[in-house]
Amino acid sequence: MQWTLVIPLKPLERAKSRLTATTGDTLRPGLALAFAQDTVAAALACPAVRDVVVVTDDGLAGRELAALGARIVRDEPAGGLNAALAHGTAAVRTGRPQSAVAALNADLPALRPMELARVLDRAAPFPRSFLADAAGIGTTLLSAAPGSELRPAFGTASRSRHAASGAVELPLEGVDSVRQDVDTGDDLRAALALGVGPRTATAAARLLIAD
Ligand SMILES: Nc1nc2c(ncn2[C@@H]2O[C@H](COP(=O)(O)OP(=O)(O)OP(=O)(O)O)[C@@H](O)[C@H]2O)c(=O)[nH]1
Ligand SMILES: C=C(OP(=O)(O)O)C(=O)O
Repeated sequence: MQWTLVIPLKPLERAKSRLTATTGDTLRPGLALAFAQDTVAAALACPAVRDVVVVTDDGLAGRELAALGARIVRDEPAGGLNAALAHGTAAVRTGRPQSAVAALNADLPALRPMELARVLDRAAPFPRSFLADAAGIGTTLLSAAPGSELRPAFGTASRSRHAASGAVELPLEGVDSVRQDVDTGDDLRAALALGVGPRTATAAARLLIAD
């Protein structure tokens, strides 16, 4: 099965606010963009991915991610993360109603294409499924096979909400790079230990210089 990934991204000025203690306000937007670039580049390199749609109103991020090969959809509902995901999914299925879609966070800078392929292949038999984040509280990926609505319930403690909504939880082994979202300084250190993509490596090096 070939998937369309829907990746939501807040305007960079507001993105990754919990990282401010680590980055300060000057470097934070650039780091948020680097995370999104490395996430999108790895997703597009995944053999199970047909295409990538990014839902964002950020002009710079839109241009940079389109240059990597993503399709950009404006965040027309302006109603938060789940509304943006529903809108992106609807935009995909207007063109191809039988698309297999998966929502993926934009803050997975260590993402490895073959680990993402493993997750998506495991997701294929289920109408809806999800992967818990590294902290075990949230969600980094939610899938909807053809014929199923995505019904996203991201936000605080989304792992339990997605389970309660009937989505099947996917196995956690061997897919650390798909689970390692970066919300805090500790998360960033964990992602750097796994090995991040080139844009995040450059942006993180600037943090050390600024220290
Ligand atoms: N398009 C869009 N994406 C969003 C919106 N809210 C959150 N996101 C994205 O959804 C994912 C998870 O969002 P959050 O954890 O709420 O925000 P964050 O920027 O990652 O981090 P914090 O500011 O620290 O909460 C990230 O990829 C965000 O950029 C929204 O209103 N619209
Ligand atoms: C929105 C979520 O992610 P974060 O950990 O970035 O808040 C989530 O896990 O549902």
